[in-house]
Amino acid sequence: MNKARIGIVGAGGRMGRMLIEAVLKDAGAVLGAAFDVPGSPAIGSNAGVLVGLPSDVVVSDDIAGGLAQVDCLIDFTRPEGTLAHLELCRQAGVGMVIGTTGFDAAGKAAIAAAARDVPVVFAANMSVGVNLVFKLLDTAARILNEGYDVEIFEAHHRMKVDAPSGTALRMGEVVASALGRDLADCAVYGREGVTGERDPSTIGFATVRGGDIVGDHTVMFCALGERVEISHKASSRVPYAQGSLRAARFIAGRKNGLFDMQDVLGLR
Ligand SMILES: NC(=O)C1=CN([C@@H]2O[C@H](COP(=O)(O)OP(=O)(O)OC[C@H]3O[C@@H](n4cnc5c(N)ncnc54)[C@H](O)[C@@H]3O)[C@@H](O)[C@H]2O)C=CC1
Ligand SMILES: O=C(O)C1=N[C@H](C(=O)O)C[C@H](O)C1
Repeated sequence: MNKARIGIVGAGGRMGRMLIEAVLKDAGAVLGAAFDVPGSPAIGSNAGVLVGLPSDVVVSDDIAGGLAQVDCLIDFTRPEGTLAHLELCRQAGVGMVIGTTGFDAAGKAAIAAAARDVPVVFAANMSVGVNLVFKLLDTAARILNEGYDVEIFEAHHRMKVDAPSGTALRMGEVVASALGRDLADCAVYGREGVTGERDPSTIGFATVRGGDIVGDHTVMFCALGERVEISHKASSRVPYAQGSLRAARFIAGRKNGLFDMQDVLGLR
């Protein structure tokens, strides 16, 4: 069996280094190429040295040139970078696993359009645990569909640049959809001052940033007399990297299509 040749972009980042390590340790995959932005300290480094493992791949900023070495590009960078990489992958016929968060509606539409030509897995959270939580939230919201206020809390490390997290937003979408609401119409992002009483149709978000918190998410269903909380806490980025490799295997051999981790994990 041919090993999947994986490319990683954002190689010098927290997820990039975690992914390099995961690929180098995976018997079914090879690291085909590693990329980062021009000016990144990772450029010119041996990718293995970044994670303390042997490798002959050098981190490059020539993504267009390097795509010939890969079957799937895994991208955990920033929305503007991901969209540029997506166009290169589309031209080269290379599938993508996109973990980047913080896209606006136009960015999401661009991903959906590119997926008509190449296979793409796009998910705000690649961990099995969080994807189970999405299912639990759908069930909880359908049962707790009257008299329960929905509030979503998330906490991440001080380096995170987008808020609320992509995962928290997805949790909000899952709950809103189960309740027959549109998140765009009912989300409340933070509260300050004299807010008035809570509107029961809203879904509230609260964000904490600090230190090295890997990723905490809690959805609260609060009624008079009881409260249900569904939580996930990440203590390592390994589940995100392992999920990404599962996603890369999932799109191998597919011609095109837009998928998420519910598809990859068979949770639909
Ligand atoms: N879907 C999931 O399971 C997860 C998603 N993420 C998301 O992945 C993204 C990256 O997270 P981290 O690795 O913690 O960030 P990081 O800041 O540690 O790494 C980002 C990497 O992308 C590169 N980069 C920055 N701007 C770029 C651009 N315009 N074009 C190309 N490359 C660029 C940086 O040089 C760096 O190597 C974030 O959007 C984060 O929310 C993070 C963890 C899990
Ligand atoms: O930036 C991070 O670290 C994370 N980002 C993703 C998100 O925005 O949901 C996933 C995970 O929570 C870690």
